[in-house]
Amino acid sequence: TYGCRCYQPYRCFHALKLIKKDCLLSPRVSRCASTAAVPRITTHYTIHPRDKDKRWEGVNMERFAEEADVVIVGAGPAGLSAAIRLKQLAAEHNREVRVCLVEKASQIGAHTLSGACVEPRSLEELFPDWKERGAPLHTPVTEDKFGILTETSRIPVPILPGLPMVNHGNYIVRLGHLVSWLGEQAEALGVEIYPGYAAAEVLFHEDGSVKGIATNDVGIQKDGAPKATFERGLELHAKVTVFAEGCHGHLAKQLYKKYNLRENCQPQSYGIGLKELWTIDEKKWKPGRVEHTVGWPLDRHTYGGSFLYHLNEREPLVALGFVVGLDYQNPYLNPFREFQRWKHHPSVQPTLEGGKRIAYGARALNEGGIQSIPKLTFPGGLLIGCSPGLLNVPKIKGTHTAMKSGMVASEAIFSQLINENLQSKTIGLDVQEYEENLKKSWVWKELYAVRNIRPSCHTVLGVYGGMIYTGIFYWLLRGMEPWTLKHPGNFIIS
Ligand SMILES: Cc1cc2nc3c(=O)[nH]c(=O)nc-3n(C[C@H](O)[C@H](O)[C@H](O)COP(=O)(O)OP(=O)(O)OC[C@H]3O[C@@H](n4cnc5c(N)ncnc54)[C@H](O)[C@@H]3O)c2cc1C
Repeated sequence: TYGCRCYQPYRCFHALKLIKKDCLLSPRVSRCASTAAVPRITTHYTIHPRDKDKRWEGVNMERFAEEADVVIVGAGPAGLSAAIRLKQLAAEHNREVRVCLVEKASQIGAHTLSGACVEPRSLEELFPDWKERGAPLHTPVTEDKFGILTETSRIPVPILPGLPMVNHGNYIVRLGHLVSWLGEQAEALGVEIYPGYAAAEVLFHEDGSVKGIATNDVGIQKDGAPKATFERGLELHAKVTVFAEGCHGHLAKQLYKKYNLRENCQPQSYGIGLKELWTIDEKKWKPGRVEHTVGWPLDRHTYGGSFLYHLNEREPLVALGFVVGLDYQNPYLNPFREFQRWKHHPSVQPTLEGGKRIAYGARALNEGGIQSIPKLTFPGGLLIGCSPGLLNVPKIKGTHTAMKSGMVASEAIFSQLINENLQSKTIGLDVQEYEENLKKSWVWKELYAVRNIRPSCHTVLGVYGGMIYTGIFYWLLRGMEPWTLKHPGNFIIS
């Protein structure tokens, strides 16, 4: 594509400046310049320290600091539920608790991307009166379909009660709207929300415990030099910092290393979820219908499948998407292209014909399940939601588990905050009860029950082996089988 004559030119990430004899992929032909001298692909100060950069001499690097009781990073379902539960408990006990929440999206819910068919269990626990409060859950599931696709046809699969694919009792939602609504509830309870601020750095006390976070600096040129408008980020200090960044958060990755949190779990594995929102012809619109497929265009060794949900939002809307496990074996597979092919399947295309795509996005999902959950607590902080990987993989549902983990965390934090006899070894509080309590909750039971489904897709039968395993062992034993399968050939994304 760029003149690099290696075998996979479009895959070559080093093809901007080419010189002879330097191609990573094909040493016999031209090689990329990048191997000769590493180009400056980032100007970030973590890679190019500012104290060694003359352009930063004399720039005021002092940061303004705020003190809170609890700081939460990320306003997704997990972070917001944690914030709300803390404020609810404070109100019940007539205590003052300062809760600050930073969210990198410019508006709460703006970065949320999900199917989404949600289980309302956690919402019911958080706000038993959610209907009266006007939570945007307008579409109860009325029809559930599951099928295996071949290139030209669709084989219907019966959904037996108790299988992960059962969706009766769930709601099809626009998750961004639900998150935005949770944001309003949090604000009404007194949570201080800072949208548009990314937590860029974890701060530590001298005793090694987490002190809080710092938000990103602004006013920096592309080449890493300060602009005249340069402004330092803000420090937010807290007794406990809650990390609710979602899947593969960059601060969580630092914490894994610092506290060795992944010591006793399997490496995490990932999938990519692609999603689109369409307005379709009203005649084809079936509000409440949920459809899932596996099979074509993916081969049996590629984990993944599709979803298509008909929403009831005053206009004929459908949310559709495709999830592909990133452990696929064919290096030429392109998840986005597979999604496009799936849309042309004879059982899918008629729904979309005459319609219009109005939104789209993609996001990573954790697929490691309970085997890959790290230690959740450390001095001064803890991890909730999809950050540590609490997604129910075969259901592709993590909103309810994320919310519940936030609630359990807040209950444990609150009891430490009000404990006058508490003797903490570190300045940042180590809320170990959160992990203990989560392990006793329905979240852990649910994740444990489905733990073998994803790894069972790694036999010669591939995804169909997983379906057979689900039909026999999961359906009969509901996760009580006395073994736990490992993820074979697990790879690590650092
Ligand atoms: C394609 C797809 C389909 C899905 N379908 C369903 C479904 O049907 N049902 C279901 O229940 N679940 C579904 N999920 C999963 C669901 O979206 C997640 O489980 C859920 O959103 C997890 O919530 P969370 O709060 O942990 O993380 P997130 O929702 O990811 O929220 C994290 C938030 O933190 C913010 N953030 C991250 N880093 C920082 C930082 N450094 N500073 C400030 N803010 C930060 C992000 O902007 C984001 O708003 C799906 C996911 C995908 C990708």
